[in-house]
Amino acid sequence: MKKEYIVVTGGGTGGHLKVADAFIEELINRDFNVIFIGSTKGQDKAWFENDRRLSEAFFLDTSGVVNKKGLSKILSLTNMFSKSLECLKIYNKFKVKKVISVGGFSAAPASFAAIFKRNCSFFIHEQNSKMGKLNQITSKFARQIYSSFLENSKVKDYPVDLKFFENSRIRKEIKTIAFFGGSQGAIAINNFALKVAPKLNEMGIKIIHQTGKNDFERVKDFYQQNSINADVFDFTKDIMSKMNEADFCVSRAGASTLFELCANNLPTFFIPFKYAAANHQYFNAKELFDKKLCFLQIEDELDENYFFPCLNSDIEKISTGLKDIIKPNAIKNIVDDILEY
Ligand SMILES: CC(=O)N[C@H]1[C@@H](OP(=O)(O)OP(=O)(O)OC[C@H]2O[C@@H](n3ccc(=O)[nH]c3=O)[C@H](O)[C@@H]2O)O[C@H](CO)[C@@H](O)[C@@H]1O
Repeated sequence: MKKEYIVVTGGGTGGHLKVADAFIEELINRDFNVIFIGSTKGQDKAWFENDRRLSEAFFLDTSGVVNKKGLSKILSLTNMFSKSLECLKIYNKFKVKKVISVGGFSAAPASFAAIFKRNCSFFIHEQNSKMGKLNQITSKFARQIYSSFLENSKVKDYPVDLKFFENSRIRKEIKTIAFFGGSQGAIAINNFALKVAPKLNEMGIKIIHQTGKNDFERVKDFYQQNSINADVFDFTKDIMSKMNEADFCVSRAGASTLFELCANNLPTFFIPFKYAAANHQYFNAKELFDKKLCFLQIEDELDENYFFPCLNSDIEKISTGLKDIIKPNAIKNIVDDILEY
């Protein structure tokens, strides 16, 4: 007989959805029925619409409330309320007693419904160094909040796929550099890559470059026109192989990417997305930077004269130091803890 139904909610970007995916996989492996509740906006449907592991997937027509004003804020709030009622119906139908949120506006209706419902335990995984707006409101009602950045979190390790650990290696010299823009790509990183690429090419360093969909053609054309041999792609399902091939990385500091890089022991030069809420990407990387385990430069101050000397630093020491930042099995430990309630 199948076990109870557990709801996983949240999404919007790849960073949130990757953690949702880790929860889904772990719960399915333990023979639970899993229901995903996300939004019609963002990337939720692309990740989970046809996911056969799920017992049910609901995509509600919701949008962010935080940045809205006046009438449009009232309309969004009213919509949120009615979608929360929809979630309550789902909980009652499937006798849901546990709801896990990974944050993002997609998580709002299902989180509020979990708080309203009696005999329902609500859990949060916060990925970032600064708590998102929704989590700030709902965390007061959560049974537990798990976060790699919270001192009192019961599990401090980040849910990273085991394959990043299994394929980790200590880097000693730089033969290949990867540029990663996060799940949507980053024009600032693309521009920086194109600026430093000719010199990297001269130095005999191979380039791997994830561009994001919108900027793919421009970046690919540049490499072609300048006869630079680079592995250019907009998005890949197998980022691990690309990471593993690289000896150094230039990346946004989204939480999932950051901890995957740590798990893989890949020394990284972080360029945080400056518009991330409360500048959380900068603070995600800052902890590593303070431990001298990464390089960090803000987008507006990007400077090749700072970047190139970084390539001559003690890569092996950084790569080895990253081993202590994250241990495997975070998702197992979090789910073990959740199931105790
Ligand atoms: C612009 C923005 O607000 N970004 C947020 C978003 O980032 P974003 O969605 O970019 O999130 P992350 O960097 O955390 O994760 C991206 C995920 O996509 C994967 N990937 C990426 C490229 C690719 O080609 N293939 C692939 O599989 C990465 O391996 C990673 O697992 O969520 C993160 C987690 O809450 C936040 O820290 C970020 O600040």
